[in-house]
Amino acid sequence: MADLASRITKPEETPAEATPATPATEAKAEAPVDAPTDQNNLIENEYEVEVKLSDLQNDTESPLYSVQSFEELGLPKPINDGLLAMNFKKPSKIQERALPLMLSNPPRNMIAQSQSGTGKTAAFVLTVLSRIDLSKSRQPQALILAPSRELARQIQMVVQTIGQFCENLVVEAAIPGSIGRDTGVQGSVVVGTPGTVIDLVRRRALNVSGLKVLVIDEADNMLDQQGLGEQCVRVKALLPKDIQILLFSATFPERVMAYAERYAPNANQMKLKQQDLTVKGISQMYMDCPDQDQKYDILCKLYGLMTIGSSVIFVRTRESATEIQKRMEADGHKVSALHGAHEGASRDSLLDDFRSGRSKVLITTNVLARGIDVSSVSMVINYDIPMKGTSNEPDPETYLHRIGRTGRFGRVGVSISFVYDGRSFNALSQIAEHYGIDLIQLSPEDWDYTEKKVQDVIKSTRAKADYAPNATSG
Ligand SMILES: Nc1ncnc2c1ncn2[C@@H]1O[C@H](COP(=O)(O)OP(=O)(O)OP(=O)(O)O)[C@@H](O)[C@H]1O
Repeated sequence: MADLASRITKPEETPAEATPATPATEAKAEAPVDAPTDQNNLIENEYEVEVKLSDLQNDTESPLYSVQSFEELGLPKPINDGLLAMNFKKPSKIQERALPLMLSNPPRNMIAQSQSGTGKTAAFVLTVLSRIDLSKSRQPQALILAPSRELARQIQMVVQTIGQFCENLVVEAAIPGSIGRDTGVQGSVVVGTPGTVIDLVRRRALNVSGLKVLVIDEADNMLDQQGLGEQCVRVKALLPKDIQILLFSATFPERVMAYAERYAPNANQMKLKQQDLTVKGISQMYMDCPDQDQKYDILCKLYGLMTIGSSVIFVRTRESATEIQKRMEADGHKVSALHGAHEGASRDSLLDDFRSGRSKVLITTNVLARGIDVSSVSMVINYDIPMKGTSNEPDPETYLHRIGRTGRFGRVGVSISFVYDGRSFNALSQIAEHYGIDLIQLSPEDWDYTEKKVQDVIKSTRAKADYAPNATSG
């Protein structure tokens, strides 16, 4: 079993600039992590080194690297206009490489892997928008499946935003409560969760006969037989046989990959090497807590000390999410908790509040571990180390997706995983070993160091980026 001690970086060995591996992330900057940036004007501050997103996109090692512009990819003008409106200047690697393969004719299936926050959504949305016939705007032609209502809504928003100049484009969500009993699904693009989609097809409220593209986002999770796999098989059985299938995720563990290849036969594939899975801009740390009882106090202390942008705290159960929320609120912190026990509308408004910055701290379960894109998130806390079910087995994929809620598209962020006993320590060690990553140790005995460490990392590694406005907010 791996020993976390062999994977940690001792405080004194960790210069603030040591974390990033690419030159592009070695910049020093003072601005807060969620400050707006301007692509033409470097932000003025006391540090002299500046990095812009364009630098990352010229760094061949970066997942944001590309050779071409969107124009050179030959997309229809209304789509290019949409990208321009979003301030997307150049494609990321996955966008540049996967798009020509997905758009070639006859259509071929695709299994595509790329790190969290590298623009997979736009990659499949551009394909969907290029494939649909807008003169048949009320006929469902593309179906996009996601594991949660939040992610489905977010993707719906991305389709609408990139497609804002595509005349007659109608995008509908197929999530619990979104489609009235009497009205069928009318959109040419349908974004939904598998259970609701099956229900709609059964009730003849969703006509699937004209579907040309099926996208499954977070595909390893969606096809996993322990989870939503069975539902996705049932959806596929209802669809036209020659439909183009596109599977996307940041992780494709081997046991799911073989299955994915059967689900999307003869697919073109873009896979990452194990050592390339983690995002360089995320500084991964862990907090060595003396025991479970002190975890909560340490969490509060952390929040008391840090002036962080937005942050997400991941816990194992709904009950602990609610309990931590209550305790933090009683201690004067303003936090929100979102989990599966809340009904749909309140989940939507909680996430909208978090996206807009009205609430800055979100306590949640694995329901939001995947896909959610809120660019201002600068810190992720694994209050509980992710485990597979109730077993003693750590869940490296969920770890990667959780920490990937920060460090989106060239931004930097910090993740802090709490360990307090042999089990949590071993679980985190195995996750670190799995990805070959070094974790920086934080100690509750040394708050000065902890505060400095977190703030330094954020400042010193902040990549100055000409970020697009967060297309999915609201
Ligand atoms: N070419 C681009 N230029 C600038 N910003 C982009 C570009 N492509 C995507 N983005 C932005 O990058 C952010 C992350 O994109 P996205 O949510 O698609 O990541 P992802 O790869 O799907 O991540 P995850 O694995 O977490 O689901 C979004 O805010 C998106 O608007």
